[in-house]
Amino acid sequence: MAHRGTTPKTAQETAQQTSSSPRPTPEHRIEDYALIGDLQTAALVSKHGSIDWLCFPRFDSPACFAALLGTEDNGHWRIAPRDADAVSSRHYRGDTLVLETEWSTPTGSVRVIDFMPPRDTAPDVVRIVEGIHGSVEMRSELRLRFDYGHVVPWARRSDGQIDAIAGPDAVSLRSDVHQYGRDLTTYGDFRVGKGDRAWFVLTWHPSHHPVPRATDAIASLKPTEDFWTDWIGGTTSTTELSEEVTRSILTLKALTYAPSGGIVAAPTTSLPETLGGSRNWDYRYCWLRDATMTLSAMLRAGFTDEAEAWRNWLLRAIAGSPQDVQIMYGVTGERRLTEFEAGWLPGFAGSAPVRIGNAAAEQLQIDVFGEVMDVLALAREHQIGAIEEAWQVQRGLMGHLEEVWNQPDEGIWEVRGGRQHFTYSKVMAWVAFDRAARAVERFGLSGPAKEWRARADEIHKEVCEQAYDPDRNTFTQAYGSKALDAAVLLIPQVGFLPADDPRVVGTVDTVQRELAADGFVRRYLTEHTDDGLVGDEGTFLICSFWLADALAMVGRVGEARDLYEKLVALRNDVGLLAEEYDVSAGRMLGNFPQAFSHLGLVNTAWHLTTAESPVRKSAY
Ligand SMILES: OC[C@H]1O[C@H](O[C@H]2O[C@H](CO)[C@@H](O)[C@H](O)[C@H]2O)[C@H](O)[C@@H](O)[C@@H]1O
Repeated sequence: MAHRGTTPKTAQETAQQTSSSPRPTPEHRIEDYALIGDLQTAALVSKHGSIDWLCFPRFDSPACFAALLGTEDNGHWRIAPRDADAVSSRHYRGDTLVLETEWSTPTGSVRVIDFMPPRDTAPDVVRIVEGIHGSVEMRSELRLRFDYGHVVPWARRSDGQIDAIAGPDAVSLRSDVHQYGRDLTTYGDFRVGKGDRAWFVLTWHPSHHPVPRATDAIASLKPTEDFWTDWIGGTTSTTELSEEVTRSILTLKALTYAPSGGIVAAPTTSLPETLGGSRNWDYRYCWLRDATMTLSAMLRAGFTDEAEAWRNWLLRAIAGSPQDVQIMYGVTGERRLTEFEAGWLPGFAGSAPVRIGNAAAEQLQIDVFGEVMDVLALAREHQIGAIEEAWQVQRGLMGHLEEVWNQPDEGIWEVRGGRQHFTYSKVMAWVAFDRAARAVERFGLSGPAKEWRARADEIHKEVCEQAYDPDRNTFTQAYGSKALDAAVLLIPQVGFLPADDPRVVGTVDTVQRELAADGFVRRYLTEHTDDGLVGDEGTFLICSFWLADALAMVGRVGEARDLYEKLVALRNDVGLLAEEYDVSAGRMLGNFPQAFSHLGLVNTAWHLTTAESPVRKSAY
């Protein structure tokens, strides 16, 4: 049992918002964070013991802790030793999303266990503190700031719990540690000796609903662990998954919105692509591209239920006129994702603006047709049901693609500098027509296979004529352009050309030579591609995984393995990757953790296994 702290004079938090924390704000590093989640939303916990990002009740809801994109006054919840020199280390408990942070101090050590139980009615964050040895003075510091870090709630104590309310949001804190209010912050001071345990549960509910029943913190730990362990144990893969693949798959699963099957690209907004820069975007939405690639990775790793759930999400999201199909949606299929700037948030390490919503939702990105047709073909091969229903939707999409495939678009990188005839978009239009024709030829589905095949051939010819630079023996970013683009590394992977085609071999060499920095790959050079944005960006991790895939496919397996190992080594202490990596600063950049990077890791591991084991070659 934890020892209680001093009794407060009042539970009402009424003072100034200028409260300073007992410790200086540590330097912000993206890799300092770990992820916990309940398959509807997620939180980021820093190695300093602070939850600095949490959106209740969904991934894309307004954050009640937004210190990640500002200061502690934008909302955070830290539980840590009061000794500012305490040292932490952390890990997930086995193959779960239950995080353990262990703290050592001169007087003793404690562990803090953080998790979000799989949701029943209300979302909870549970934090359990356990004494390991000696005795440690601890503090819980809870600063709730609704609506992305600027609305200070009205907080009151009732029956020993703290209830905070403002506008549509209400949050209750229950704990066996006494809580007191000061400076618009709720504190709990306690001492933990060996074998002692203290617990905290933070629960959200709509402010017009009654406070939900209390979750038993201690009792919810085991079912949460079992949930994750059982889920990862359900793989149908006959090959044992490595530690890094397992962690990546768990992370991808944590990015799925279980009620609908939607998959978000990342749980954060506006983690910068350059420190101090303005390339800051909201990734808490479902891109058809990112989700289809995630599913291919999951299917390869032996997880099929998510593919079925997402396919059903897709059928609902894009239902209606095919010409209204969007490249991204909200987690239950919302179409209006209006982008705005949250001017009150200074941004991660001063990287402004912080953006909420994403204007890319209104872009034309032709590659998504190919990605959707490709993953649905893969789903068919895995005998995922409702094939006919899906096929009707696919035919609608193909009808629309017939109208738009030859238009310039914003492309895979969602440029804001004007449309072009992007090579990757055209290659993926070829994929769409090819997979459609194959569905008829191989699976007996109905459709104009001959016309689709003819269109695929026409696009293939056009790409080879207009997107290939014979002087440099490379495919380029767009028709007639000299700029390079890492996306063309996917040409052999999607079957557009065989890996031993000299144009593919040349492209791999050129990309490696011109887009790599310290072995990692940029998606393009910002000085050669007008993306409509200012500033530079880091190397893109998925592009680096694509280079490893391409190297393996062209037979340079040793180099591919080396690059894979180098990428795996970039993961933070709990196995997570952001979108980008800054080679000169040696730190991660961009939203975190990012589905793209983790699915890239899973796919490259799979390519390497296939390339290194001739027995498995035929399995693909
Ligand atoms: O580079 C500008 C664009 O950056 C973001 O897009 C990137 O993230 C997407 C989600 O992972 C991914 O699908 C896309 O390929 C990436 O370029 C941002 O979402 C865009 O609004 C922005 O224009």
